[in-house]
Amino acid sequence: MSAILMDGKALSAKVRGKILEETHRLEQTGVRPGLAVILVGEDPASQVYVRNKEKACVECGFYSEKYVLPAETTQDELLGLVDELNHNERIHGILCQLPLPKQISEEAVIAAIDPKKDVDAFHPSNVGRIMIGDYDFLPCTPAGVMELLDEYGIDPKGKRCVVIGRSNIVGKPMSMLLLHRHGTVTICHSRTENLAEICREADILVAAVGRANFVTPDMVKPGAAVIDVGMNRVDGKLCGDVDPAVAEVAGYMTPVPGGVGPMTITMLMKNTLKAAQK
Ligand SMILES: Nc1nc2c(c(=O)[nH]1)N[C@@H](CN(C=O)c1ccc(C(=O)N[C@@H](CCC(=O)O)C(=O)O)cc1)CN2
Repeated sequence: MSAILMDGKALSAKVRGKILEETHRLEQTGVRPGLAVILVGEDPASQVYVRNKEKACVECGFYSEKYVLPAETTQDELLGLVDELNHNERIHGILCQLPLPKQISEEAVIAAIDPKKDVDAFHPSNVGRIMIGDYDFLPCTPAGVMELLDEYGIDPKGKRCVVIGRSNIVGKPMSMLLLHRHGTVTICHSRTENLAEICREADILVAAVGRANFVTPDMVKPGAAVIDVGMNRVDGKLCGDVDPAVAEVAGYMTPVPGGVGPMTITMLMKNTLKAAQK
């Protein structure tokens, strides 16, 4: 068997086209979606992601502002900028690229963003709203995974779903979105016993571990949909959390690059459009 590759690049292009149409419609009412992106420090991967977010804004017809701050920026300085942006009427969405330098508390910065402009959906009030299923914004990576599943006709309803990883950004919200769609969800992590056995039960397996090639073919049920959220660099080369050999067992699989990554940025655009429409 060779898995069908779930093309996040193609789906992104399609969704961004629809967002551009919506942007034009919104502009008729005098509103142009605006996104502010803050980057602190010089992490090379973050620089790439921020550049890609700027490009996505252009593709979607958005107004954007980029703030690049030095690595030694203090928390108060960053909070000051967030406060300014909270009050800037041209800006509907604010995001601070993670990770932040050690002297800055990510929690404090996230909590300072106006929840109505929190297009990453990381603010505690937005996280709480996702838990109860009454939300405006979905976190971008899990939302991108759900769009990919829908595009390929993979319905979580009644299916065994296993998420490896319990981060606030991916693992926890991912589990919640699958649960909202009536999946039977198990969250696994570094202390999980019999991990391979649990993974082998999954019809939908999401790997968000942060370890290159962690999911091997023996951990996958034949025909399963395997979603790779990993973004690891090994000898300068980008690779996911899923061993490419899994393609011989899985029914569907997301590639890295070109799978979930591009969808993450497209979902950010979708959230920004929604913030502007509100
Ligand atoms: N404020 C945020 N910080 C971070 C987030 C986030 O959603 N909000 N997620 C990640 C990084 N990230 C977005 O910011 C992100 C990672 C990867 C990609 C992507 O398109 N990857 C490409 C490959 C790109 C490359 O060559 O390096 C792919 O998979 O095809 C997009 C966004 C942590 N920080």
